[in-house]
Amino acid sequence: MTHHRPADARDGAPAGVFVSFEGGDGAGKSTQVALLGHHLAALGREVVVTREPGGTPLGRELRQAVLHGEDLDPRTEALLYAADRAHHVASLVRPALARGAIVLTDRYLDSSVAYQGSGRGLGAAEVENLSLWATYDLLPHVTVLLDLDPAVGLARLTGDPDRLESAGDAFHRRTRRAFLDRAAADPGRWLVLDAVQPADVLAAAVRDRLAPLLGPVPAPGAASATTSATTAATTSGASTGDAETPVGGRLGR
Ligand SMILES: Nc1ncnc2c1ncn2[C@@H]1O[C@H](COP(=O)(O)OP(=O)(O)O)[C@@H](O)[C@H]1O
Ligand SMILES: Cc1cn([C@H]2C[C@H](O)[C@@H](COP(=O)(O)OP(=O)(O)O)O2)c(=O)[nH]c1=O
Repeated sequence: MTHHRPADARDGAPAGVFVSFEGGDGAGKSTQVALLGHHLAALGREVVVTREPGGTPLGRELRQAVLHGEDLDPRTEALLYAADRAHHVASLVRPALARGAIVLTDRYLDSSVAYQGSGRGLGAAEVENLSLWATYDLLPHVTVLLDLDPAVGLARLTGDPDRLESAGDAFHRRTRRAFLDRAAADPGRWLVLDAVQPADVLAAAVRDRLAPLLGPVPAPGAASATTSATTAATTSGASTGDAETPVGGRLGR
């Protein structure tokens, strides 16, 4: 793959902003997505908050299968994440970007590269190419890496571990390394934050990084998208439960 089409280069449509959050389990991704979603919605922007796996109705079925279903061999696992991503991008992310929305996703393609490519040992290039094929090369404008010792992240979580959370220390150390290496190779896209910092400090750093991308704030009373069905309805009471089923691609957790 020689070039990656940026998020706003397809169809000549009005360009939104696509932001992904990455990192280990318990690093604080959903907390930061919710904080940023609230901030941007308060500014009058249309914000779509979503996640992988499970940002769509089909995706929620795939999420259940891949995290809580029968044992899967690594290629099956990689293909299920890629199928979730393909449908998520085609049915939710690209239409939102075409409307000019800001799309915040809790995990995206880099999770596959780190978890399946490095953690499962399938190879970063193959797994990246699979996801690029699945999404017609859609990459985020900005990817925030919440970097944390995996033991600290896993200790933050409550509830029964899913298949990936149960994958072992060495697996999680490989995924952390893969995220850091990927970020170092493409500093223009990535913002790497030390996720031991308090949530409000991290949120401020994310806002600072995004500010130049967001353009002017809509005038008061302008037809902003705050009434749209896809406007963020995030809450800061983050939950990692799988039982919640966000509606219409929103993730309110
Ligand atoms: N910066 C932080 N410092 C300490 N605890 C945090 C921080 N951010 C989130 N948490 C807590 O850690 C747990 C996991 O956070 P969450 O945002 O769900 O992580 P993730 O989505 O990466 O799995 C939650 O209980 C959350 O309240
Ligand atoms: C998107 C994605 C997630 N995953 C894994 C990482 C997580 O362990 C699991 C579920 O993601 P997630 O719900 O984000 O878990 P958490 O909130 O605990 O971080 O799926 C992959 O292995 N590959 C992928 O492409």
